[in-house]
Amino acid sequence: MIEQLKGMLDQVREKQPLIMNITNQVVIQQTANGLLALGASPVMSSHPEDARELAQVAGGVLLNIGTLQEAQLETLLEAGKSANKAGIPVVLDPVGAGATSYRTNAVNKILSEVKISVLRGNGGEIAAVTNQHWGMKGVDSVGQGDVVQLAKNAAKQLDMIVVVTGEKDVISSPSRTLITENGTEMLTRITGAGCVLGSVITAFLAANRESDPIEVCTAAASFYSVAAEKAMERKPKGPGDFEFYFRDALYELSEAEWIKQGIVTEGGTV
Ligand SMILES: Nc1ncnc2c1ncn2[C@@H]1O[C@H](COP(=O)(O)OP(=O)(O)OP(=O)(O)O)[C@@H](O)[C@H]1O
Ligand SMILES: Cc1ncsc1CCO
Repeated sequence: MIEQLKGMLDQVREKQPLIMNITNQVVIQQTANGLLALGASPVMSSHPEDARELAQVAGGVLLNIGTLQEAQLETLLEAGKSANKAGIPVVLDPVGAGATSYRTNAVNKILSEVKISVLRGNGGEIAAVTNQHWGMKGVDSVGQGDVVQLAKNAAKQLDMIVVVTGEKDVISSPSRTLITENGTEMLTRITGAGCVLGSVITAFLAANRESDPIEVCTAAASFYSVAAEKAMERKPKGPGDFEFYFRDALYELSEAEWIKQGIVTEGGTV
């Protein structure tokens, strides 16, 4: 199946889309560095007027609620609405949804006022947003269960593409599901691996507007997981080395090498 995704990485590197990120304080730098390594162009914003204007010139917008403050919710909403007007993709990362009702309520408000293209979260976060049974410990997912069914239910309920990350990434639309099987447990030992993936998905969407969005999200998740495997091949001593090698891999990994190593399967219809 992965052959169908060929060309999507090169599109990102050719078009170098401008990605506006309203993200959390923990991962701002990792996100900007990850996007630059990939070949996209990052800009961060934290003021409603600034975000509204930037969304008119960006190729895609990433909304992440990881360290939400009251004033930031307005920025997220303004950015999302402005992106909707401009007709560009909006990716929402509901970091820590379910850990507190403050976070869950903020996500629900964004979902009710902004047309979201893709929701990206770990199992616990996606379950919380869609009232399914799972477990959360702070911003980490600790649930165990049928992640494919979780993603399918969420996509159907929200009528959008949902990317549930974890040992496997499950990418589901209301009518189709794809699964990526690559990656490494070491990704859970660095902060923001999921948050940066949200921005990488936004960059792939911005650069591949003519392609099927579920396949574009799958390409982003698959490329990212194979890049992590490439970092492990360099035998990092721990998370510190790994983070550097991973950034190198986002920069170095070619379309051909990614397609050769990537494992993507169909998860059946919903
Ligand atoms: N056990 C695992 N084995 C392989 N890959 C994993 C594993 N757990 C997570 N990943 C990968 O790590 C990346 C981040 O996914 P994860 O579900 O950990 O996000 P997250 O919990 O939202 O992260 P964060 O909140 O730190 O940004 C994804 O690319 C996912 O495929
Ligand atoms: C650790 C942490 N806390 C809030 S956001 C964040 C980054 C990973 O989600």
